[in-house]
This record gives sequence, structure tokens and C-alpha cells, in this order.
Amino acid sequence: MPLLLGCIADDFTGATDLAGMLVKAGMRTIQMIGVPRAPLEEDVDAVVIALKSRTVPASEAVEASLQALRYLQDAGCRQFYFKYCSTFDSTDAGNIGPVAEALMEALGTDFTIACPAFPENGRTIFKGHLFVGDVLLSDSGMRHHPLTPMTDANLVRVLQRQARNRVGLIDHAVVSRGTEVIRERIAALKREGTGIAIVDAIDNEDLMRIGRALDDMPLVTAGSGIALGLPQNFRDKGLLQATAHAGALDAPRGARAIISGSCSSATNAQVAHFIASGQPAFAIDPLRLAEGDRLVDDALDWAAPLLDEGPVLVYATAAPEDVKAVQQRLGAARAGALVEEALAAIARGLVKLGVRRMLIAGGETSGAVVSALDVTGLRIGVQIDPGVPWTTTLGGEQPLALALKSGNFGSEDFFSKAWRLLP
Ligand SMILES: Nc1ncnc2c1ncn2[C@@H]1O[C@H](COP(=O)(O)OP(=O)(O)O)[C@@H](O)[C@H]1O
Ligand SMILES: O=C(O)[C@@H](O)C(=O)COP(=O)(O)O
Repeated sequence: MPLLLGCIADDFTGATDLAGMLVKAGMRTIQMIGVPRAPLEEDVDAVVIALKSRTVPASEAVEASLQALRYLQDAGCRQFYFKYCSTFDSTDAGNIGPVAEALMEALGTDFTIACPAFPENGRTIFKGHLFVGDVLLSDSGMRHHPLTPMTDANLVRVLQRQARNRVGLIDHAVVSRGTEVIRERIAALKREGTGIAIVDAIDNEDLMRIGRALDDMPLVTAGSGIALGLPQNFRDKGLLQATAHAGALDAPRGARAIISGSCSSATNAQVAHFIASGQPAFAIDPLRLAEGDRLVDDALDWAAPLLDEGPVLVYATAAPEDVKAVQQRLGAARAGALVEEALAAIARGLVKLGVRRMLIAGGETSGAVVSALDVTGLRIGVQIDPGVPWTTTLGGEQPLALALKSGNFGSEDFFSKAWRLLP
């Protein structure tokens, strides 16, 4: 069967989130790390190319995304999907707007939607406003994000600041009335010159209705939620036969470790829970890294004798006030880069020490770690919590089982319970 859906994800955790969603919705999906050098050999329905383009300068994000698009076009994909964060992580400089518009232009299309809704994880959109659980995005922990603080919940306004096209809204009154009404609204928005429309969605039924209305849209831009409603279109056209189920992965055996560079609220709670349950944890202080302390060696010396006992945690995760203090001293970008580099080196060292099963918390952090491990692709396995599947690696020196956890996903006991899902 030909490839159907070609996806470009702006970070690595987001890519596994999307790939897991597509598998759950019945598409055989593989995740590639960066734009592959060779044509795909796997027999799959969808490919997700994971980029690390969320927080790089907009021009670099555009370039990398266009390169990914060309690869997916050459592979014969029929529809394209730009995946960003369910909390719409971006700044006024981008990268959601510039990348979406560059992809539109390359595909010769004058209209797309933008919908980060992921109701199962508490991300809903109403009247263009994004909610995280019970609060507006701007009142959620995302207002303190180290790299992309989100202080405005009105997505029409947020995207308009990043886009040249006019940004409009398909609101819930339209979405709730079904696919035909959504199609009519899209046609009306196009007529009046709107290029991108934020779409309201508060539950999975909304996502299914929206999905049906996107069957002939060349480019969809969204979080992972919208992916739930797309496979039905391919199935209706007789293009998708297999119903994929994420089977138990043949996970390699070996020592276990958790690397956490996310400072999101959920990760802070997960780190605290792991430490409170008496399990071993090593903290990385960015200020000491900046002073040249040999924390990478220290962390590996600390971990080596513990690895036979159970999972170890190495973390830079910190509360918002501590992150702010560090950023005031080092600058946000330098602090982020120092931490990412150190955690990536520690992950490499841990694999040399025999770690074969690893949880990584944080999108940027996952990008840094997975790149350092020379992984070329990921097979998707069982879901640990919504948006976080176990995966096994393709490429790299050693086969590994990896779970890339988005900052704000997962229950408080995630770092303890995840292992129980592996054979
Ligand atoms: N203590 C800290 N102080 C400053 N920055 C930090 C600290 N710990 C981690 N970081 C940086 O914060 C960023 C967190 O982003 P990311 O890994 O994407 O997490 P999330 O998924 O929660 O957004 C990374 O660049 C990381 O290196
Ligand atoms: O859509 C989402 O929320 C995730 O898939 C995602 O992209 C999260 O990014 P990080 O919080 O940076 O891991």
C-alpha cells in the first residue's frame, strides 16, 4: 500500500505522541529522527519525521520543515500534517506561523486549520481560547515555560502575531453541528480571504467531526488530537486496510534510567514523587555546569553502582522560581543548551554502562538525548499514558527501549509505573 499521511513534528516527544495516536487510530506508523537520508523501507501507512524545530530561529525551522516535506512528497504521501504542541508552544517570532505558511506555499494551498486540542490530556479550545485542564493556557504552568512562555490563551491572536495570512476561527457552534457545516464554514472563510483557521474542539467527538471535514485538505496543522479523525477518511476511500494495534514491543533487556530536563508542572510532580518514594536521584545544577564543574562524570560515577538495583533518575527539573533565577544569570538559551548538552552526554554514558531502557522527560531534552544516541527511527509500542508510548530504536549502537515524555503529560507515578508495561 502507498504511504498516506506524511507528518512533520516540531519536537521528538510531540512526534511520538502523534505516532502513538495514529497507531491507536489504525494506521501503521513509523517515526524517523530527522529527515532520513535513504528512502523508506518499512511498509507503513504514515511516517512522522521528528525535527527539533520548535525553538530554533524561524528561518531554520522553515528550512528543516521544507526539507522534511520534500522527503514526504517524494515518498508519495497524499496528505501532510504539521504537528506542534497541544499547548501551542511558540513565540511571537514563530515557529508555528512561519512553518505553517511555508508548507502551505510549498504545497500550493491557500487554506489550512490550526487545532492543538487534545481533550484526553485536558487541552480543549473554545471560542478560540485554549484551556489546559480547568484553566486558560495563560493561567497554566505554561506561562513559566523556560523557552516558550505562553501568556495569551487567545489562539487567533497568538497565531496572528506570527502569521502573514489572516487568521480566523471555526467556533464550537459550527463544529458541534457536524462535518457539512464545518465544510461550509471553511468555504466561507476561504472566500473572505482567511488563510488559517483556529478550530474549537472540546471532546473526541469534535475531533472526529473535524477530521471528516479535512479529507481533501492538503495540509493539516495541529496537535496530535486531530490525528484521531483522519484515518477514517483513508478507510472510506478504500486506501487503508490494516487496523494497526500497538503490539508488545520486543524491548531489549538491561538497566533502567530516567533523564529529566523538563521543568513543566507535571514533570516537577513526577520527579518529586520518584524522590519521595526513596528511589535514587541526581540533580544537575545549571550554574555549576556554567562554572565548568564535571557534573557529567559525577553523575555517571554516582549511577554506575546503582544500576543493578532499579531505575536511577538524573534531573535538571526545577521549580519556576529556580529556573528564573538561573536564566537571569545565564540567559534562557544558554541555560537550556548547557543542560541539554549535559543530559545528552549523561544518557550516552549510561548506555555505555548498560542502560537499555530509558525514560526521557521533556521535548527539547528528548531531542538532545535521542540525537546524541544516533537513533535514526522509532517503532511505536504500547501507550503508558495518553500521548506517551514506549518505543524501540532503529539505528544507534545498541537497541534501546525509549519513552519520550512530553513535559506536561503523564500521571504523578509515571517514572515508577512505566516500566511495568515492558515485557
Ligand atoms: N534548572 C533549569 N534551569 C534552566 N533551564 C533548564 C533547567 N532545567 C532544564 N532546563 C531547560 O529547559 C528546557 C525544557 O524544555 P523541554 O525539555 O522541552 O521540556 P518540556 O517538555 O517541559 O517543555 C530545556 O531546554 C532544558 O535544558
Ligand atoms: O502536543 C503535546 O502536548 C506534545 O506532543 C508535545 O509536543 C509536548 O512538548 P513538550 O512539552 O516540549 O515535550
